[in-house]
Amino acid sequence: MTLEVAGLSISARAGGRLVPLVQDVSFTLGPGEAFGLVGESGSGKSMTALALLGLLPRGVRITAGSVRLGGTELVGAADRTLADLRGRRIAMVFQDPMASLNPALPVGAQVAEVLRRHLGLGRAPAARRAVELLDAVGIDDARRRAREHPHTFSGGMRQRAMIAMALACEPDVLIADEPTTALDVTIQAQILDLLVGMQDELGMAVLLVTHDLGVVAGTCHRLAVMYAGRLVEEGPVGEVFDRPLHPYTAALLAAAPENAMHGRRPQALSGTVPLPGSLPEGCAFSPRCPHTRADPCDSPLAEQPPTRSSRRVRCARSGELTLTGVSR
Ligand SMILES: Nc1ncnc2c1ncn2[C@@H]1O[C@H](COP(=O)(O)OP(=O)(O)OP(=O)(O)O)[C@@H](O)[C@H]1O
Repeated sequence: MTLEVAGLSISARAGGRLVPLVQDVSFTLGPGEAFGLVGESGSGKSMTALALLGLLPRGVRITAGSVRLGGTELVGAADRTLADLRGRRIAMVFQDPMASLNPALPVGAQVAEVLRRHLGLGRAPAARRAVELLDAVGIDDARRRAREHPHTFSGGMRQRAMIAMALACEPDVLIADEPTTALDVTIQAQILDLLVGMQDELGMAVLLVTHDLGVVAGTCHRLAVMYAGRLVEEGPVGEVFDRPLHPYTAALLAAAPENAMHGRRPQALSGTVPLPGSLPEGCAFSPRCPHTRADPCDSPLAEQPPTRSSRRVRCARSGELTLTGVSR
């Protein structure tokens, strides 16, 4: 089932006016595809992910665009329709599993509840299937652990339990927002391996939201880079890493710790993402960009035509720049 996001814009209401947080974001996630959404903190990744599920916080809303899942429009859909799709067709894993797990209920009962609600399984089959799922995501002694409460689980184990819950209904699309950021490096790698393995097995599409290009390198087929609420570049992971077309992508790659493996010292990216509501007139990255020229960078720019069918970039100078990437 394909997820198509077209012209998505999101704004927050602040002091009587609407402040744009995300502007004109479009991408397509095909069945079985792993797609990375990358950018620094504050670039709008989480808002984009939450909007896909109809879970934007209070005071934040979609102002334009469309989100279609297998042809069904989700923008403006009734709460009931969205609630039914969440969990069954499209599921989400967050950075902090405790925010999604109920501290008062045994973990197995929580997974079983999803199965009962969405698939209509009876009490005993749901409990059995919950244990199978906990086992499948690598929780040892799953039958016993299913009866325990989330606080007895380590961070990595809670994340596994949440993945089991997300996968319970074999969703077509899994949205994972910084699923490993809170975990230490070894556990991170285990959780990512688990996600990739499950994705292969179930043929699910995965949208992986992360600030970490290293995470995308090992897991995703394609990626989109987000800056100040807009997508600035999109393409297959290998191509983008080898030859980035946007200076922001090149800067993120140069800053990645993985550079050390290639004998290069990571180059920290100076400055921060501009705040919503105070974006510069032209390209939002231009104040931090080493390639900025008043003309054309100060004039409002539209999406550039793709250089190759699989690539998109939003940089007025991309045609004249040759940027350095990293080989994976
Ligand atoms: N509830 C809210 N109301 C208004 N603005 C918000 C709200 N939540 C976040 N924002 C703003 O929206 C912008 C985008 O935030 P978002 O969380 O999507 O970024 P992000 O790229 O996911 O960063 P992070 O990795 O830190 O979550 C930020 O400027 C943030 O301050």
